[in-house]
Amino acid sequence: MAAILMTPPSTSSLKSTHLALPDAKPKLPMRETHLVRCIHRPEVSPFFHGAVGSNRADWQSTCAILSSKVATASQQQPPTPPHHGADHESNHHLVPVVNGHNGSSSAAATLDIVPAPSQLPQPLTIADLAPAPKHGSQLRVAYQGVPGAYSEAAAAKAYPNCNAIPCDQFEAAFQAVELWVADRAVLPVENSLGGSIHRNYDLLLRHRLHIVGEVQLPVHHCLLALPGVRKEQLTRVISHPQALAQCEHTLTALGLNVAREAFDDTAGAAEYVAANGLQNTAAIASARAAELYGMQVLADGIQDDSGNVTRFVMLAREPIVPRADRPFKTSIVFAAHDREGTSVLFKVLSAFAFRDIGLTKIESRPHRQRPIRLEDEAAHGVAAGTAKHFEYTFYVDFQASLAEPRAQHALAEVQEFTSFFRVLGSYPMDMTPWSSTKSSSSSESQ
Ligand SMILES: O=C(O)C(=O)C[C@]1(C(=O)O)C=C[C@@H](O)C=C1
Repeated sequence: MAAILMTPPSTSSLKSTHLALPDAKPKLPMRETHLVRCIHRPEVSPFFHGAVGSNRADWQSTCAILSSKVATASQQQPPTPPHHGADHESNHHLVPVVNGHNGSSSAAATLDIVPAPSQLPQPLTIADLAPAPKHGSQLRVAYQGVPGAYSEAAAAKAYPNCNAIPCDQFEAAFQAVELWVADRAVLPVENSLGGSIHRNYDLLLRHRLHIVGEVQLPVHHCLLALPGVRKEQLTRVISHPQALAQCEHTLTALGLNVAREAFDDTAGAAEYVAANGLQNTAAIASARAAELYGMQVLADGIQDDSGNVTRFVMLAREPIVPRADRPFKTSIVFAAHDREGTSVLFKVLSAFAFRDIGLTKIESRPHRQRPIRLEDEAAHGVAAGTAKHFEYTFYVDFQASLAEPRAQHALAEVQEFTSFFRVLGSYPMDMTPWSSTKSSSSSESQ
């Protein structure tokens, strides 16, 4: 079976992986956290089942190429010592930096994370295949940002007691799971004030991870400045674009009509102000970020609406088994079949409506392969030129489990109208009260 042939690098062998770290410089002098950095390589790992364009032959030749490169590299280079004095072998909370060589070829970049060769290929063990470590080792959960980011809190809510792994970009979090550096990723997809986080919708499609759960996190923003700084001294507020959007009106109401600048994540913005001693700059971030980076809270609860909630999805290499004994949600993505014309969305939505299945979210993104469709004037029967339509990929979340026949029938019908269709995941809904930080029903049922 193909699944058995898709042998991933084992987690145990990754522990002894030699990672090339020379280019990995922290963005800021103060940052001690080891981020997983994004590497540049083909869209999907050749290691995994279902990878784009992967089949047994592709996979075998890719492995042969990689192993020959690893052998050559290991003959040429002595092992590089870990950066920043980090002991990757002994400290499980320190995460090796997966380094993206600037402008490097994809093969060279991939080499960074290929385990050092042992004498012979190691046989897979049950532990390598287990979806989640149950005892002894902590689940490693990738998130985007640095400690103190809301995504870190979401990872902790989704997987209490996990080992949260900071990543510099969303893409790096996807790759960390695909390459077995992490077991799960927890990534934001939408906020009740700021709307959808489009980048993650696009990445869900480009990668082959499965949604195995969701968490909804109330987001309570603070305005942070260096100790002793007054509001009147500020000429700039920096934060994640979503956080800036969520606090737009409150900032104005506070008299802060100052420059607003985007930063990678909220906690990273706080860290930046602290590390550079910026008296004129405030950051929007969490109270935990204030504690971690020694910042003063100038204003508390500055989000424009007290019910500010961000929804995160939990991602894994394997799907979970859908159940029908608890509230489940299913996420799908599809593109319309040409022959269906503009009525396709109505037809798809009807498939759910007729079965009394509620939709919780619909999102459209430009169709990647064919963003524009030209419609000949003949179609209109007049010489009026060529109509240019934007083509979309639609993402729909509906309230039913894949285990339910009504959902299966609805999806069978949807596939009649679509040229492309994929189930992103069927997973338990987050039913925890927002005041609670403990996860219950949102946690994976495996
Ligand atoms: O910057 C952070 O702290 C994040 O975790 C990212 C993020 C996001 O991407 O929306 C998460 C939650 C908040 O909505 C603001 C920012």
